[in-house]
Amino acid sequence: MKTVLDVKEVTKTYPKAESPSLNKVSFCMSAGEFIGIMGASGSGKTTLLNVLSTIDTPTSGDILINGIHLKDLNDSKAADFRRDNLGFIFQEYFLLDSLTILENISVPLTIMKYSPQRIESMVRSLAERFGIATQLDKYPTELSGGQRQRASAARAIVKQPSILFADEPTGALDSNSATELLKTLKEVNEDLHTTILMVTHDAYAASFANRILIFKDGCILKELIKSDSRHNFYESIVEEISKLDTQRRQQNEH
Ligand SMILES: Nc1ncnc2c1ncn2[C@@H]1O[C@H](COP(=O)(O)OP(=O)(O)OP(=O)(O)O)[C@@H](O)[C@H]1O
Repeated sequence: MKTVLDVKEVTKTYPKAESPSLNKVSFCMSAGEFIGIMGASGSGKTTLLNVLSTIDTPTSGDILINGIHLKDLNDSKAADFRRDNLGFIFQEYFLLDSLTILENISVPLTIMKYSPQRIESMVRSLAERFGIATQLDKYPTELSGGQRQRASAARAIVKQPSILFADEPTGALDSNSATELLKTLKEVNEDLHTTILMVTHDAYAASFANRILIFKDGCILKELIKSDSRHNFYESIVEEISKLDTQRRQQNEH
């Protein structure tokens, strides 16, 4: 399988910080993988996402996406690279309220100068998959939070990014909407081979991934690989996270 992301000994130390927020982190991601990034608050998840997505630069180490060294990109090239290769879903939806849902999802393809017919057919087919096909002529404020988040995910996926970065995508959703979104992300991962890297605190959300990297103090503490059912994977994630919580509590008591 083709390597999409290659992270080599990446360290990030913020100015004036006493210790690094990422400490020699290395891992690879193959095309079509779905990785979950977990870890307690302050373990370095956001810092990792920022350096992987060219929003920030590491202090040392190398990051390659599709063989391209991110350190070779200046600010303007990095912006073009993000636009052309990366997709983002955040806890907030960031839809444009003055555009319809169809227009919102179309934005990346309009920028890429696709023909209107092609744009409409790509958007409609993805909207179908995300269960928002009947909402395309509405404005974001007319949709529920779950529908807005699905529209936001469709907008990120429609341009077929090399990697989709999802930062707590279910954080603001009720449990039904979260499940709907996660199921669709999994489907997109399996059917369209979208490569997904998702940061989450939630073991249930993480169980939709195939591999979990658990961070502690800026390092990868543990890797969990899904071997059978999602339910069993969920149980092992919960077990691992509880173990870490217990250790942390014990350390704090001493
Ligand atoms: N801009 C910054 N300047 C200095 N220190 C920072 C900055 N951003 C993060 N840190 C520090 O880096 C460490 C890792 O932070 P980071 O936000 O990456 O963790 P996180 O795992 O995403 O936490 P959370 O789950 O709370 O979002 C923390 O100790 C944090 O205080």
